[in-house]
Amino acid sequence: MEPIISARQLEVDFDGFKAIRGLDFTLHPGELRFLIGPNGAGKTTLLDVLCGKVKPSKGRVLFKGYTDLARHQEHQIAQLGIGRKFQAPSIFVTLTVQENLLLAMRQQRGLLSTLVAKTTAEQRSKLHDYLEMIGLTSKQKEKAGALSHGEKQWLEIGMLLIHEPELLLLDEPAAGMTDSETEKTGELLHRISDRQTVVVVEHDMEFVRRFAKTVTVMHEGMVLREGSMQEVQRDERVAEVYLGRRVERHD
Ligand SMILES: Nc1ncnc2c1ncn2[C@@H]1O[C@H](COP(=O)(O)OP(=O)(O)OP(=O)(O)O)[C@@H](O)[C@H]1O
Repeated sequence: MEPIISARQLEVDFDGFKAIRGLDFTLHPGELRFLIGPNGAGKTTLLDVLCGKVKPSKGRVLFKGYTDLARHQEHQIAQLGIGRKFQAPSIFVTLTVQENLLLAMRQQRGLLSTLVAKTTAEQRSKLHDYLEMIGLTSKQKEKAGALSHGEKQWLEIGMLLIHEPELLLLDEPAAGMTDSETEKTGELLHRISDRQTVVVVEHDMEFVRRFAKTVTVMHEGMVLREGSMQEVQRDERVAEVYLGRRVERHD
């Protein structure tokens, strides 16, 4: 299967400081990949490269085998089918949940026309599906500003999903959530990965343990280890850099 992302010898240079140094990273369609690693490992920078916010100084990053992302601007990359969610929600708090989703659905048109335009049967059905998916059907008529923190995050994820991106990039999607919201977010990620490819930067190891299929551990701008959470946890180098200590050996 053709990888959806294939990065080779990637390098990102911030005024002489290499945040990414010679990184190789491959992602296949339908994966739910968690990126972990200590602070400053380069996780966010990698997402920034994938969405076009940051340009690599060296190397190549191909989308679906042929599109070189380094040659495209952020808005073009969004149109190609890569959606990025940042930590702070950017929903319209005075609009209802439903209106926010409709707005996202018709974003290509002007703001005024998007609100007054009639919804087609197809759009209504799409709206219904995405409300179900993000678990906000019963809240669709509520103002987005009245939602809980977790619900706001799900709404924003819904607003990204409605564009049907092939690849979704999420930065700490469960940060600040209650235990029950965190659980629902993990389940949502699994539902999304049934249809789309998802990359999640995450610090909450409990969340990663519970929901990750494959984990990529980054360290100093490179990939240190890749595998299941069990494999990664057993790796001595990971324990050393990630937990900042040497694993005691008893042999
Ligand atoms: N715009 C920038 N200019 C200069 N240095 C930067 C810039 N962005 C990131 N860095 C540096 O690059 C390194 C990698 O940062 P990055 O945010 O990608 O790490 P991270 O793994 O996401 O860390 P964290 O888990 O703390 O968010 C850090 O040392 C950071 O200070």
